[in-house]
Amino acid sequence: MKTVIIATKNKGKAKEFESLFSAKGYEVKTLLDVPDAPDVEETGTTFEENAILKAEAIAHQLGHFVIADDSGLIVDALDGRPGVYSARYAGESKSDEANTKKVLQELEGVPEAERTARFYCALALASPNQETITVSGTMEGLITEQPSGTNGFGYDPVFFVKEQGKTNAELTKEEKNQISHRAHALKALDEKLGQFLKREEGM
Ligand SMILES: O=P(O)(O)OP(=O)(O)OP(=O)(O)OC[C@H]1O[C@@H](n2cnc3c(O)ncnc32)[C@H](O)[C@@H]1O
Ligand SMILES: [Mg+2]
Repeated sequence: MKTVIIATKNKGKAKEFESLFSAKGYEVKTLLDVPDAPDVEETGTTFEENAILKAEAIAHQLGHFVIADDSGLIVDALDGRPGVYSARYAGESKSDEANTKKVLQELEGVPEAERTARFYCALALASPNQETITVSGTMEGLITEQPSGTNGFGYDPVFFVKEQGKTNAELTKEEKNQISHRAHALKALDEKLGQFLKREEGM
């Protein structure tokens, strides 16, 4: 089976990539399988910049092509926060619960119509041999007043998807993987990935 390396240490992302890529006949490895993988500092001001930083650092370290994901939640009533700070919004402990709680607190008293938000995912495909490629995907929703559901990760329990009438954490993995920002980004990467791998094999 072909293997693709995803430069992430996030278990929730890893699970989603495993199921998204198994549908394409790829096995996924992540940095959770690489004990000495460095923590790449996410110093960029955009999701794309951070995805590139992570992908290029790990591709260089492993001497192999990799995909990195930088993603987050953009809340309109919070001027786009937590944005690129989504993972560490409530501090460096990177607690999903604390981050979610902080967003709910900041939105206290904000009416439903103004609780619009979107998830954004930038993917970077990098190799020691080729120019880095980036793509992105989004998913629209509303921030609920309380968490609901136990599937998924991060802000999923407070992210309500109108079309499904459920939060992301109430969707099955399969359902979320049809409509998520990550799935849309991966779709955009699809055509480019084939070309990239062909060039990679020729090198
Ligand atoms: O950098 P890596 O190692 O990939 O892992 P990370 O958790 O630090 O990932 P990011 O820097 O991209 O931060 C993204 C944060 O945005 C949130 N997030 C991203 N995608 C999400 C999703 O599908 N559902 C819920 N929350 C999501 C979640 O809290 C993540 O920690
Ligand atoms: Mg991160």
